[in-house]
Amino acid sequence: MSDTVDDVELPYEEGEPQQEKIEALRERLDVLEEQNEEMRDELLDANAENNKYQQKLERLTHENKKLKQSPLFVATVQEMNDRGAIIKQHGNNQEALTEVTEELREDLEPGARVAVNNSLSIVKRLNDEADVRAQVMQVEESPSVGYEDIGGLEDQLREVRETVELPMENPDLFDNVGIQPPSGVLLYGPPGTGKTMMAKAVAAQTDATFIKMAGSELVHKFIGEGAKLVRDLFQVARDHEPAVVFIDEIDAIASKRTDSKTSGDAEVQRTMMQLLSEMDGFDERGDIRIIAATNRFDMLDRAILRPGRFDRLIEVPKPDEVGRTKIFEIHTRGMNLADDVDFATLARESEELSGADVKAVTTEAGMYAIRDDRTEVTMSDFRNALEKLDHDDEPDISRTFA
Ligand SMILES: Nc1ncnc2c1ncn2[C@@H]1O[C@H](COP(=O)(O)OP(=O)(O)OP(=O)(O)O)[C@@H](O)[C@H]1O
Repeated sequence: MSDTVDDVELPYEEGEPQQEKIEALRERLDVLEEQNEEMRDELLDANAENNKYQQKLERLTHENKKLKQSPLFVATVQEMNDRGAIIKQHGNNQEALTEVTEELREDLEPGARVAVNNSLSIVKRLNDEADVRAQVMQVEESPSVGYEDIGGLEDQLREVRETVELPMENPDLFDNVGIQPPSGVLLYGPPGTGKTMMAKAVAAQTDATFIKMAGSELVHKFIGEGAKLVRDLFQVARDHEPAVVFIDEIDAIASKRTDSKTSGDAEVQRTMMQLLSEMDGFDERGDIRIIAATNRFDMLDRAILRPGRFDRLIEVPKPDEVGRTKIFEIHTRGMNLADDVDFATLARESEELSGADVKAVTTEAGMYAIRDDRTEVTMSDFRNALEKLDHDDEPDISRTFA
């Protein structure tokens, strides 16, 4: 089509009579009007179509968001073919052929870990296993916690050292007498009482790698992978011998069986079975020791407490007055204290506090001095800190422990 009127080819010859020229122009005008009408109709149709697609897009985006929000299961791609991907779901090992979108197809290859929804459609590709491991396991070559950093808990520490440290440092002692050293130690008691510290200190003492895994992360964050991660945990321990494996919140994987048969429970069961079988199949004299911890001893499945598994159960209570005095001393080692600070008195006034609470009081006392522009921390700073902790709106978890 031409852009300017000058370019338009006229529907008549120059020499034609005026009347015929007018007629020809009128005819041309009719045709153009008709074409214009048609084009307007087409434009309207296109607009309507556009609206329809826009709505569809919104619906799909919403659907997509919903799919990503509902619980997803983990699977591994076994094979890619023209019809889609063959995936194997973790946990139940169920295999399925599922369609994949063109976008996802580029991102997938056999061995890739994917998240699938209830109808086993792939929703997204997941990070590599190494990343997951790193998120669930904390590996410390030789932690910087010593026995001298732990206040009170002398009896507990002696028992932990006997069961964990002795077999690692003097395996011959057990060989000579002909007994198997206890394989695992279970520490139980309120939060913040030094369970993790003890496990770290014993790893440091024996120059062992400290490998920590939290039970709750295992079952809540990585659905379908619990059993595999437990297997990985022990493999990492074997690769890092000597090692102390610390399983925190073991109640999350080893709680009493509930009656409900939800898939979540089945998953937890599988994780626990894997843990039991790893512990049973363990070479007791290997350089790997297991320490587990729980705040909910009452919830534990008895299976985990059978001899040969965690056969030393050690209660780690809140510190008594003497223990609190020591913990105050430990956590103020680097502090600039005024002469009036008296830990025995503070310990008397801080009944019911856990080790972690005492530590919090020392930090808070330091904050009072800073706010006051002082470099020396006084007895009244500690008293203020104690009072603040007492009245804090935040519920103190260690005190809600039944
Ligand atoms: N007996 C203690 N001596 C010195 N410090 C302690 C003691 N108990 C707790 N703490 C302090 O509290 C912090 C938390 O303690 P820790 O992580 O060992 O507690 P936990 O019993 O493992 O708690 P949770 O059950 O919450 O994991 C420690 O890093 C330490 O600073």
